[in-house]
Amino acid sequence: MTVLQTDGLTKRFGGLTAVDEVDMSIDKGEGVSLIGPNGAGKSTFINLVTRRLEPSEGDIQFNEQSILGLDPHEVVQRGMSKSFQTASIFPDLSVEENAIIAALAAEHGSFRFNFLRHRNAYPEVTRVADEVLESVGLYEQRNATAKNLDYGNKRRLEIGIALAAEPDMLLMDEPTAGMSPEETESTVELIKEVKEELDLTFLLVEHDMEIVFDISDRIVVLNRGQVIAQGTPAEVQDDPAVQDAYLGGAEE
Ligand SMILES: Nc1ncnc2c1ncn2[C@@H]1O[C@H](COP(=O)(O)OP(=O)(O)OP(=O)(O)O)[C@@H](O)[C@H]1O
Repeated sequence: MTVLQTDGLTKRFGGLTAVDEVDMSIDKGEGVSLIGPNGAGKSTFINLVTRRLEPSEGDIQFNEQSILGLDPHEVVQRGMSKSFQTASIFPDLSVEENAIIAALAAEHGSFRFNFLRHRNAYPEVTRVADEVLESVGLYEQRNATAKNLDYGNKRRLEIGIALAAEPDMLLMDEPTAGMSPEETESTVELIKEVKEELDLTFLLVEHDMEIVFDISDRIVVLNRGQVIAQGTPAEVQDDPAVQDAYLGGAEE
């Protein structure tokens, strides 16, 4: 099944075409990375897909339905979750409460202020929350207050919060930005683990090629808004057009 598909997706800012007729599709269970030199159009593409920017032309289908016309929160409700860039953790709540809120918010479509009091009425939600904490390695620490977690575990909790919504696709924008090499390694391992365990579909934007090559089933390369190459890590690595794009970018 195709989870995400764009057809002729285009975004112009005045005379500049930031995303230029991009056709991209992601199948269920596939981990795809979007790479390209600075200014290639990666952030613009993500903002189009999450409906934070209106396309100039083209269509976006999520779970085989067009999402043009939807608001960003409606896209989230349809099952597209974004991790890592927003501060999604409630610092004074426990690890488990954070996961429960995320699972409940997905279940009910919106945040309900008093729902922690009613959580026993939602055994299914607690089950999802605990499973997610298990898969990100935080189950043992489920009663800890979120703000007391160390940096690496906070990032684990952020992934857990994104996963608790049981997304059909997870978007990750530079998930390891600002991390130490050790934290980066453990986050990459974690993403690989949850991908395996949950058959996770993801779209990753990442500058660090080592991570991209390690983690991706497929890589799509953008340059000046256009897809100039795509394929497995090995195929993309050997593609002269990709090497040119990066060298060209470095010379500018
Ligand atoms: N709101 C905007 N108004 C005008 N131009 C924009 C806007 N957003 C992006 N651009 C331009 O569109 C092009 C693509 O930018 P974008 O940020 O999508 O690239 P990127 O691949 O994410 O780059 P980076 O890797 O540096 O984050 C750039 O030339 C940028 O200056």
